[in-house]
Amino acid sequence: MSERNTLLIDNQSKNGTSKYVLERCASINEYYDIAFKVMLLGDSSVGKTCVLVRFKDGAFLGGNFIATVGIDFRNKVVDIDNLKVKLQIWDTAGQERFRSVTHAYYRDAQALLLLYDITSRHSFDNIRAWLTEIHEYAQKDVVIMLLGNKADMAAERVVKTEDGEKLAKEYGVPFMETSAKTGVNVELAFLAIGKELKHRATQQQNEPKFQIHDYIESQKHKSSCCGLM
Ligand SMILES: Nc1nc2c(ncn2[C@@H]2O[C@H](COP(=O)(O)OP(=O)(O)OP(=O)(O)O)[C@@H](O)[C@H]2O)c(=O)[nH]1
Repeated sequence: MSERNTLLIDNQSKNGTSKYVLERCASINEYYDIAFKVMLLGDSSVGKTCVLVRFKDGAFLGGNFIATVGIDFRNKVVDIDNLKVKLQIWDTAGQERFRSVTHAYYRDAQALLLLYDITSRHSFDNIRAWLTEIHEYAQKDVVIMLLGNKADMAAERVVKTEDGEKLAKEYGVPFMETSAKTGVNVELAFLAIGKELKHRATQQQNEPKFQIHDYIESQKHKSSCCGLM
């Protein structure tokens, strides 16, 4: 099977630094049982592309920062409770000028990972504005998770973990700090989202509801206790 995604070109970009070409064809030979769309949102440079690349390829995109132009997606199939779950993950441009382009994609997303950078107070302060946009453009029952990225940059930290936790609690969304550089919590974030979506889609009436907050806390504890952080 082949999948094609048509990407949006930035007509104003003349310096050739775009991460993406106009069209990409990807051969998808992987079998899956169920598929979900997940979107990455947040200010420019918070690390959305790097988090996606870390999850998809297990690598870190260091070096010069190249801003995303428009929108792109990558697929990853993960095993969740004996089901093959395909996550189609949309990486959006954080820059303001692409906002109207990305709004068009909100409606299709079943989950949104909303990122800020723990070394940027501005990116954290903008989270409320992002949540307002989400409430305006996304599905009512969309799953939202807040991520404080660049957790490896302890010396430059300006947003406390407690501030992230407090904001997430206020909006009733799960929260964790991640690092695309070291990989901390990146897989856990996507797996928790995948589990929540899979449970929503397949849950039987007599089955207990999946508790994403409890799952995250138990897995965070597991990874810290076993030296996987
Ligand atoms: N130390 C560290 N640097 C990171 C991390 N994640 C991203 N970066 C760096 O931050 C810069 C921006 O990362 P991107 O992933 O391109 O940011 P983005 O959110 O996709 O930006 P836009 O495409 O403009 O929306 C790059 O220079 C990355 O190398 C991280 O977890 N730790």
